[in-house]
Amino acid sequence: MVNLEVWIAPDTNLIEFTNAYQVKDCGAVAPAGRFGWFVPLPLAYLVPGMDHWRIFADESTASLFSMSDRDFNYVQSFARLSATDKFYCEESFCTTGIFTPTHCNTSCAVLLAGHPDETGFVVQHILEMKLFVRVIWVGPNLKWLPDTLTASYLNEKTNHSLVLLSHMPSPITMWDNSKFMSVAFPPCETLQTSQNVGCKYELHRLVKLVWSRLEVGAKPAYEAVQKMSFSRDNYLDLLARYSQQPGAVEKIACEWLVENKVSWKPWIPTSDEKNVIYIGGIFPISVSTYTAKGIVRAAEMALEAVNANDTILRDYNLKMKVNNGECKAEAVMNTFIYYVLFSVYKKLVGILGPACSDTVEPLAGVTKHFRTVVISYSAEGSTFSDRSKYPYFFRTIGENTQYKFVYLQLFQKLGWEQVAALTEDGHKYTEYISHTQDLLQANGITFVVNRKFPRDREKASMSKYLQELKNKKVHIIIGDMFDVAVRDVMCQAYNLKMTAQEGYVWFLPQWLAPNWYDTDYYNAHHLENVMCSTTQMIDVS
Ligand SMILES: NCCCC(=O)O
Repeated sequence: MVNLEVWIAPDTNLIEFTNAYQVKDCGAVAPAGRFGWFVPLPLAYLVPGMDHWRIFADESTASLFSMSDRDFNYVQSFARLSATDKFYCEESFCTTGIFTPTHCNTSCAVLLAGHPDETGFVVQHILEMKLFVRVIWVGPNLKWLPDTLTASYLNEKTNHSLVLLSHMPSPITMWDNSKFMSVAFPPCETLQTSQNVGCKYELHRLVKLVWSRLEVGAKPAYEAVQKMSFSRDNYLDLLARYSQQPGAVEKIACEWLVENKVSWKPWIPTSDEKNVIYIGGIFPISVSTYTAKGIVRAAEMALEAVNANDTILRDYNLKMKVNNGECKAEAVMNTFIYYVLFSVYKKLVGILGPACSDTVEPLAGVTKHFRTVVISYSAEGSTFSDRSKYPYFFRTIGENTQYKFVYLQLFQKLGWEQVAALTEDGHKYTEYISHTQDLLQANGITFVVNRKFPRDREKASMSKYLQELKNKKVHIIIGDMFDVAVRDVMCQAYNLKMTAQEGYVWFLPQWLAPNWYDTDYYNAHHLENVMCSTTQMIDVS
């Protein structure tokens, strides 16, 4: 899924590669590198001009790099992996782990190499350039064999030199030329087989390639990979650590991270580079039976808290779209359609809202076909608790059917035996009153009347409903309705002397606007016509 170091030759068309394998180029991980043939410096004095490939095209000069039978047998003993008894080179061009061109005999140079999957290209190179070179692949032993052989050659004062094939940088060659002399090859554009061989000796980009879907599926990881890069010093440091502790990759990585915070801190994605996901907010902002602008601010604060907390959705940047649902079914549906058509709908994790029970039913019905979660913070109606009917609807507020148990216990505690309800017809919110009536009656409390008044009532008629309650001598009244109706009802209660001062108890919703009784304001600014002043309303409440 992620390869942090792919060597790209200068003649490689990376676009073809990235298209074919659905990967993306995330830039260079380190300064450029290349493959090369290297001669240990202590053995480089033997022949002037040893740093040129032509020395291997001539049988007599190439023989300077041949090995005695003893040395060759010694090297060959490291050409296979003892655990599997297989040669590091099992390719068709190898015999007992060694490639020997047909034009070669024992006086040919011996080129030490690591693994043929990295350096097998050299076979074609040797054949095409008719080099007098045999190759022996010694796997990981390449890290130490050249040093051992160099020491032995120097000790015995043999007239032989040594050559190895490796990439640079590597734990063997590093980037500096303090240990090895590099053999020069012709530039790749002059070689007919440059695609396969020649450009191997040119500078390669060391790039990071990632599966292209990572950008969407794990954007922070993608962004971190994009930013990740090692300076030349960083890289040499890592290689030096590896040379000292071969194979201890995790330990080396961990130690390096602990000691080099300054180098890797900038790789951490900023919140803007995280995956953005959206919540589609539907709020009662204005022109509504129920208005609560503060909910928007509360949701924004929750969002800020989530984004600031690395234990919740660490890799995501949560954003919210804010729209006004007006507590009207058509406005809520309109907003939902907007979200579905929204350009980043695929990143929409769900709907927050709506506020009012009357608008939930059509929305929850439709969203289940879109498999979109709807979470209301305020719709209390009991109808939506059927999980099979509304599998995608959830809420953070309790369903109001629970009120019936509270009413029962309260009335029993206070010894109240008769109660009435006055609610607005057609609201989903007030459906719980019927359940309350059943429970209270089953427990010996008389539900004197469950009166509903029509939404399009004439203003004057409200007194008719209150008069009925008064005539029936009921003093405990559950009045669950929205602000506009409450102002009208409580004004009539003032006129008919049905207030607390006259011994009446009204149960009104706790979510009414803080200034719900301010009739002077609503009459002046909202074209209402409640015939009580604010002062009189304060007396009522
Ligand atoms: N919580 C205020 C809105 C009530 C409702 O419609 O469920």
